[in-house]
Amino acid sequence: MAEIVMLFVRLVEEGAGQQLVTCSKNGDTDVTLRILYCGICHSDLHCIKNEWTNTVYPVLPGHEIVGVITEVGSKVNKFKVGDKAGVGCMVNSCRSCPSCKQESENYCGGLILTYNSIDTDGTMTYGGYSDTIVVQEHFVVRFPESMPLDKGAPLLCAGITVYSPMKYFGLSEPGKHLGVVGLGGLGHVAVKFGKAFGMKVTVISTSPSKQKEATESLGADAFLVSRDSEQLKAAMGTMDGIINTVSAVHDIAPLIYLLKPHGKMIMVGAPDKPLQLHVFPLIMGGRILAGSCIGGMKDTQEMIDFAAKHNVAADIELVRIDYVNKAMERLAKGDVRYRFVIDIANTLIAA
Ligand SMILES: NC(=O)c1ccc[n+]([C@@H]2O[C@H](COP(=O)([O-])OP(=O)(O)OC[C@H]3O[C@@H](n4cnc5c(N)ncnc54)[C@H](O)[C@@H]3O)[C@@H](O)[C@H]2O)c1
Ligand SMILES: [Zn+2]
Ligand SMILES: [Zn+2]
Repeated sequence: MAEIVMLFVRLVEEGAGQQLVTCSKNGDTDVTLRILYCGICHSDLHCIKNEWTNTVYPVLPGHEIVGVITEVGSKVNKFKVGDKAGVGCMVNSCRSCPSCKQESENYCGGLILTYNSIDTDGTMTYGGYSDTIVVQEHFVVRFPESMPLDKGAPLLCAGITVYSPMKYFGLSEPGKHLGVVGLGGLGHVAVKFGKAFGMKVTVISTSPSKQKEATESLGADAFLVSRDSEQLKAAMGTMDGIINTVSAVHDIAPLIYLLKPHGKMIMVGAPDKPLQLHVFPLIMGGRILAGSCIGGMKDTQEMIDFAAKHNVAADIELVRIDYVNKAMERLAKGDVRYRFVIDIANTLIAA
């Protein structure tokens, strides 16, 4: 069960100005979290604007949730009251299909997302721009002691979304060359994981203004301006893999040519419109185009433990809850370095 106990937040578009008050009991295998921080993912923006055409209003986004546990059910054994914990993009799955059995709950046909999903009891799920959430313990991760709660929150979606395909597609090996397209919330975390894995990392971005921060602050080894065909030509055939995080329609053919033979481009960005692709860049060089959706719960725990060990966390701008509409406007323009995180505990006053 993932429901909001109380919410007082203005939302963009049709949800604006609504107050949702729902009550959810903490079941035997559930934990209740008092939410402290919640990141703002570009998926939240796609969803509130109904860009994927599946939004059920009023929608309450937020799937990068960090909080403190205030209640545990009688059968909960992973957590106790007072523990710091995180909730990402999913709150339930069937637990019995082949994907669930292989700890890939993210690919379960019965997956229930943290918000804008129909829960097992037929009610809608509501996300983390709120003060409390009740979640089945299997879908809650332990937050390592050394992980900052605010900067760690974005790892629960942005972090696992890049970590999982890097592991799955063999793009986490030292010495390999990783390209990261789009230097936003997901992209900047991909750079940090790539460096933590000991890889050579090249950022590919439309914004030359990001070059200095990509190489100096985030630790990237190189930077390519994707609109500069000379730069792209010089880097053709050099990359083992590319994580593509771009949120809008763009031309991927020149990016695929950056891959070595048998190199892989993994699409994690989710534009609302179809991309066009001539297949020649794939055929020539036997290159692979794939997609990936968040990651399973075991991998999410592994990711956050790895991140804590290697000092990987997001670069954030901490904002008040009443800044959320402004934050959405700025996110739409790419005006954030690199993730907004809402300071829920100090700025959301429950009615
Ligand atoms: N696959 C998954 O499981 C998963 C999980 C989380 C987010 N997402 C999706 O990933 C995308 C990125 O999310 P984010 O939170 O990092 O967003 P973000 O806004 O922080 O970053 C997106 C980046 O794409 C760049 N960009 C936007 N339009 C572009 C264009 N036309 N050409 C080139 N670059 C462009 C932006 O400058 C920015 O750097 C979104 O579509 C989001 O919905 C997917
Ligand atoms: Zn997300
Ligand atoms: Zn399943």
